[in-house]
Amino acid sequence: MQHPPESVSIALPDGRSYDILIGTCLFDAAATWQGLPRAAAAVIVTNETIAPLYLERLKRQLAPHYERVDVVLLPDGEEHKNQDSLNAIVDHLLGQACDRKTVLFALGGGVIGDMTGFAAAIYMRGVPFVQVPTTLLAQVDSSVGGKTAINHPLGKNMVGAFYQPVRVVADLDTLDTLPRRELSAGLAEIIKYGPIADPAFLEWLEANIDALLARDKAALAYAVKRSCEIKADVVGQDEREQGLRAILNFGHTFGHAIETGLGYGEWLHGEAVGCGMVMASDLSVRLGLMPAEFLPRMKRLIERAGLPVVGPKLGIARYLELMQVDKKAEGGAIRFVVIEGLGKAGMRPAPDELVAAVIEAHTA
Ligand SMILES: NC(=O)c1ccc[n+]([C@@H]2O[C@H](COP(=O)([O-])OP(=O)(O)OC[C@H]3O[C@@H](n4cnc5c(N)ncnc54)[C@H](O)[C@@H]3O)[C@@H](O)[C@H]2O)c1
Ligand SMILES: O=C(O)C(=O)C[C@@H](O)[C@H](O)[C@H](O)COP(=O)(O)O
Ligand SMILES: [Zn+2]
Repeated sequence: MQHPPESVSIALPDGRSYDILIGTCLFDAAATWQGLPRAAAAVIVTNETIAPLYLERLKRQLAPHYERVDVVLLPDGEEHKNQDSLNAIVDHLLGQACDRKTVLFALGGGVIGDMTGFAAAIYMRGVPFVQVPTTLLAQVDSSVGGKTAINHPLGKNMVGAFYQPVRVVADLDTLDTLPRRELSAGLAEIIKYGPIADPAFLEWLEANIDALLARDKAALAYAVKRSCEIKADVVGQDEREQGLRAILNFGHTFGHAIETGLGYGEWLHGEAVGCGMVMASDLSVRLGLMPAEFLPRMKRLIERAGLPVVGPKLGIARYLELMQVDKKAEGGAIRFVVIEGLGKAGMRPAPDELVAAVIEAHTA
């Protein structure tokens, strides 16, 4: 079934804004690519898995608008979200004498999106870029809001910038080719929006998680749109994470510790966030902010989404050490995003003993 494009607009300070286009058949529609900044060159950044699937189609659409459409092909994987890949993009831009009007297109998941956005932010101090997310996770989260980064061996997304795209094109048809494990990873970031912002959406997810796993297009269209609306609203109020935006980090303090602790790539980001949300839900209960039923409710939904709910046994000391590197930590004190009532999140420190008990309860 075809889903006519819908558009969610993100409104930022100083009158800046951009559209997130969501629908089926977006890729091959000429209108999708109209009205973008024009330049001598467009540069598509993608990887070796996505290129055979979607590169030619994107090139065909861009060809009428740019004198040249270049491609930077990167290796696939979270372990390549690093300085080497960033250098490869910048080397190409300089090597091909790309000027400051050059438009970058991030064709892929969150890894490609985060790195392309960061390259766009730093090349000649900023060139425009378009997010073309092809994973569920990227369509509901990473392509929206302008967090761009690469990983560092000592911490996740530790080198980056806030830099917004000029448009997001989320074609739901690209989800047809997504491996099942990646679909589940995307569901983690969708589930996140329920407890932090929208209890009715949490209930909707409980009723529709099987339809999402079956890739029902109507269910996907609703979930992507609602997720983008919630994220756009939060980012519109706090673009540079001075406060409120941190709620989008629910489950991420534990989750990033898992990703960094295991070495990037072993667990998917969404898997680590899923398990991290179980831990953060338990912490919310132990802090007396949520009733005991909240933990099994979240755990059940995360499990039904095909995500792990038991974390790796890195050791409590190691978890604590890794979490101190979190960007939300202040003066070495870790601050956790907790649920303070369904649809309401906040950020708090927690006693080490409580955090240790949470880790003990959800690792094996
Ligand atoms: N900037 C943000 O706000 C933000 C938000 C959430 C996550 N992230 C980051 O996003 C990254 C995770 O993104 P992800 O889950 O998209 O992972 P990913 O980018 O690694 O993509 C997942 C896998 O799917 C493949 N793939 C992509 N599209 C496909 C398609 N349509 N069909 C078949 N295969 C396809 C990719 O090649 C890759 O192997 C992490 O680095 C995370 O830190 C950033
Ligand atoms: O957009 C945000 O803000 C988020 O926190 C979204 C997260 O899903 C994403 O993983 C983000 O990159 C994590 O934030 P970070 O600042 O810890 O890198
Ligand atoms: Zn995330």
